[in-house]
Amino acid sequence: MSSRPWFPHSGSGSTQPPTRPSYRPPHLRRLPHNPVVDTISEKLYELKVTTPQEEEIENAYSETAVESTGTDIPAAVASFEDMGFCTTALSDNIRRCRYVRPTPIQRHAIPVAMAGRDLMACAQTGSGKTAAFCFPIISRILVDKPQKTANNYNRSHQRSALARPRALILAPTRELSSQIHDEAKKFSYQTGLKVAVAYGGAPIVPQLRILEKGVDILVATPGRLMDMIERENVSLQNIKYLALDEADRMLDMGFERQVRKIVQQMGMPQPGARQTMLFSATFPAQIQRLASDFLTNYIFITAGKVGSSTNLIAQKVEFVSDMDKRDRLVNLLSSQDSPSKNSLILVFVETKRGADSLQDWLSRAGFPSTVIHGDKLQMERERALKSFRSGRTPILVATDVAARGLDIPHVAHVINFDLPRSVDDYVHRIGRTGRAGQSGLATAFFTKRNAPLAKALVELMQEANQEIPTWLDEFAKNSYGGGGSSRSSHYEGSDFGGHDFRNGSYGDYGNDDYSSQPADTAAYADLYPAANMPILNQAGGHIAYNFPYAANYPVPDPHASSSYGYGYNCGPVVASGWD
Ligand SMILES: Nc1ncnc2c1ncn2[C@@H]1O[C@H](COP(=O)(O)OP(=O)(O)OP(=O)(O)O)[C@@H](O)[C@H]1O
Repeated sequence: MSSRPWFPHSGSGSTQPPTRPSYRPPHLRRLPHNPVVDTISEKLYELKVTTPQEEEIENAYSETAVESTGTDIPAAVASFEDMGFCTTALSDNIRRCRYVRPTPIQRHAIPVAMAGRDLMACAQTGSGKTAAFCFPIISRILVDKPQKTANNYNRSHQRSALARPRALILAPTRELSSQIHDEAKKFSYQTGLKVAVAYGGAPIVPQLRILEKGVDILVATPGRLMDMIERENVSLQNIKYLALDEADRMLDMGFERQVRKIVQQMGMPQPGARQTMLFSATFPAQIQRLASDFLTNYIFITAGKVGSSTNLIAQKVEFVSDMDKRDRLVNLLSSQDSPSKNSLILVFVETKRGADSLQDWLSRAGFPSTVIHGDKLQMERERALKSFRSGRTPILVATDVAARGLDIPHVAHVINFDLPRSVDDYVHRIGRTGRAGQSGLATAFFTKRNAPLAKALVELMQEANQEIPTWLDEFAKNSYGGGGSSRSSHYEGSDFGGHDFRNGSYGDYGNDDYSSQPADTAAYADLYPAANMPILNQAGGHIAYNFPYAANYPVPDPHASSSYGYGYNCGPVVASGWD
């Protein structure tokens, strides 16, 4: 739905194969403000749209338990009409999106945000979190007084203008930023608000040219935003609304230092003077603790169990040897309805090299496929996603760069060719299917090397009422920390996987997506009680542990996601302590 063409400015929704000879980032494509074009686009949208039916949404989420904690919690609201949005334009856009009824997280989070309260919200993948933060931002900005400068920028600097957005939405990957940008533009269509995007991998100057025209809502990846702030192209002084999508990832070790700097040291108003909203499908308690620095008197909402997958996804786990994986994949791809436009298949692998190699092999075996990972040029990444979305290549081989947030209609099957290290990453990966009330299938290839994940996987599958193979149960019982909850214990620092992370190809958030900053020591406060924290220096592929107690503590892997030595998710968080 994020890509449907009623909104003429959306750059990522074309169903055409990528035949364009020269690359232009989505936000630079022609933006016709032509009422005739708009009407035609809207008609096309009416014809083409295949949104989930109201009953599907209703059935899918009717049993979702929602828990809110905090003080003076605004009551949930059951319909968009009663949310108190200040403009009919927003309501019209919601209608155009064919959102008939709010999802549970929207019912609970939107009233909280509309009341101006800070918010930490955790809801299952595909359950509509983007709208839950976009709608209140749009509505509340419109109620605020207009900014003094006509276009909320000023030319105080000769070389370029200083943009002063009023809302900032941070996201971890370029593709997700671009998707949120498209969504926010759709939602604010004809409201007069200006929405812009800034992410790395694309030339900065064209992005600045857009910002110079004024921006109300800026969607950005941290790296590119910092660049712009440091170059004095963007000021955060006017930020009144801050949203962190995939907030646990944004405060994970790869990003925390940058995000903290942006939020606390670059002129943004302090908590209390701005409204802050954090959203994710997973929220480890340690990350909640870090995040609480950004919030004031906030309300904590969970829709469904924290970090659990949705019951809409049927999960299967197969025991295979590394050598048999490819054969097994081919069997899988051949045994079901052939991958097609309406039945896309997403295959996750661990490394960039592995992704290239598997995609090449699949293509040669006659399976139309494409590949996305952090070493690809941005142009190639966008092209791959388009080709996948359109069904031209209905198989996408991907690293974790595609694991979070991407909303691609018709992904019917997610295959974890390589399982991730953390169950949180597994939750996000499989969450690319089974979205907005639709059902989906997820298959994982489990090898001996995945033993440390067994316990967490079993817990997760049990929570989602999935059938657990006996052999997996055995692995869970015999694996690390048997008997305890592996979702609150660690398996990092073990001999898991035998990966050498100095090769730089382990884990993948790519260039600007995932900051190459050394691990932020503050994130380890719990695990490393000593004041001296580990400094992981990857220069030249050499790892240095500048930490006197390194021998005594498990060493976190800066490439592995959620790879705190102390665990990645505390399971169904009872929303106390950090709420
Ligand atoms: N109220 C609604 N009615 C129908 N569809 C909706 C509604 N809200 C959102 N959607 C659709 O549901 C899909 C998933 O929404 P979204 O991408 O915001 O999920 P999410 O919770 O952010 O997922 P993730 O955790 O993977 O980032 C989108 O296609 C969106 O357009």
